[in-house]
Amino acid sequence: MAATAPTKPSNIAQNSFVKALAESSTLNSVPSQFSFANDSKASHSDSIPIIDFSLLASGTTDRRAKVLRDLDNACREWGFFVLVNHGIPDSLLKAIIEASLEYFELPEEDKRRYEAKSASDPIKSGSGSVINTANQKINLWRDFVKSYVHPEFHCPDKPHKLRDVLVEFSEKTRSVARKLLQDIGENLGLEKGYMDEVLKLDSCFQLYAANYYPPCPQPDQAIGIPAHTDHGLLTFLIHNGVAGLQIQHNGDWFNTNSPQNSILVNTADHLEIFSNGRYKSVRHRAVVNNKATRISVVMANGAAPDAIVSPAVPLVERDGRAFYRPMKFIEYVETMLSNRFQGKSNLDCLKIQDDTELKTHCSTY
Ligand SMILES: O=C(O)CCC(=O)C(=O)O
Ligand SMILES: [Fe+2]
Repeated sequence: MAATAPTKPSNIAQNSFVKALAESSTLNSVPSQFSFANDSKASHSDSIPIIDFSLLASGTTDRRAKVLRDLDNACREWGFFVLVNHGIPDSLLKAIIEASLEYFELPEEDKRRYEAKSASDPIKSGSGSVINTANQKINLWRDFVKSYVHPEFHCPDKPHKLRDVLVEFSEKTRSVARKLLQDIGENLGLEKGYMDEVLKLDSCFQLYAANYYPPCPQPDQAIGIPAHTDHGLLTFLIHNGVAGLQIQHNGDWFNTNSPQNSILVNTADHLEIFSNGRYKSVRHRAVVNNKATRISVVMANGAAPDAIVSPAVPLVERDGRAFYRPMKFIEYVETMLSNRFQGKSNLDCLKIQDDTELKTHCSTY
């Protein structure tokens, strides 16, 4: 990750929310503690895959077979696709974006209640920072709230409407994710039910996250979220119509634009591990703009918290070896949320290159 060193020491409180800073009338440049050498250029691609969920669920045999192939290609080549006709009502998508916006508009003291004290806190809120190559902290141009919503449901108390909307959004996205994972299991040549059983998907972990990116006076001097991959199997993302998500494909960056009411889906670290590297976890980032506030709502869909995720045994048999080491799902998530490995991703730590690497690399596991 390319980041410049801040030129002045930080004079912003550790966990200030960026919203308040962005709203201050005197702000016309990015404070140095946000300064991130940002080459956020990206191109447009006409070939970002679109998957019609309704055809997977009830298309004719031929049409379903074609969409299954498209889904396999999307996971293999891009790690990303736009899901249309998913059956989640437009009104619910709108409601979760609105309720998330209301959360960010709460007084600061309501949001500060959820400042994370430990990685295992089920609700967390703040702005976030990353450590650059010069070992300096760079603040991100975004506020967030994250909450574990399955198998145990947690939700901030305010705004009051968030709870009901989030319960429904969690149920509906979970059911779409389960169906997609069944199809992915079929594409991987696994027996029906194999994935559900070993990843214990009845108790699958779901994390709701909402991101608030206020307008930024110098969008090329700051970053919403730098390039990263996600924990979990499949990440779902919707937004308020303001662009900002970029994905990496064959080394180049692409802007994503999505038809209204579609869901952007990306394959995440645990699908890469489980598929023994057939499906790569896609790198993506969120860039900011100087015109409009952007809100994204993310639902990370994973294995059960206590499931030990490793490459699927039938795939390891086919490949002759496992390319990743096993790790308990929730431990992986919480390691990632606490940024224990600054500069090195969790996924890299689980990759097995060869026998020597296995003995010397990331020996803490
Ligand atoms: O807001 C976005 O477009 C990206 C969000 C994201 O990547 C994340 O929350 O992990
Ligand atoms: Fe992400």
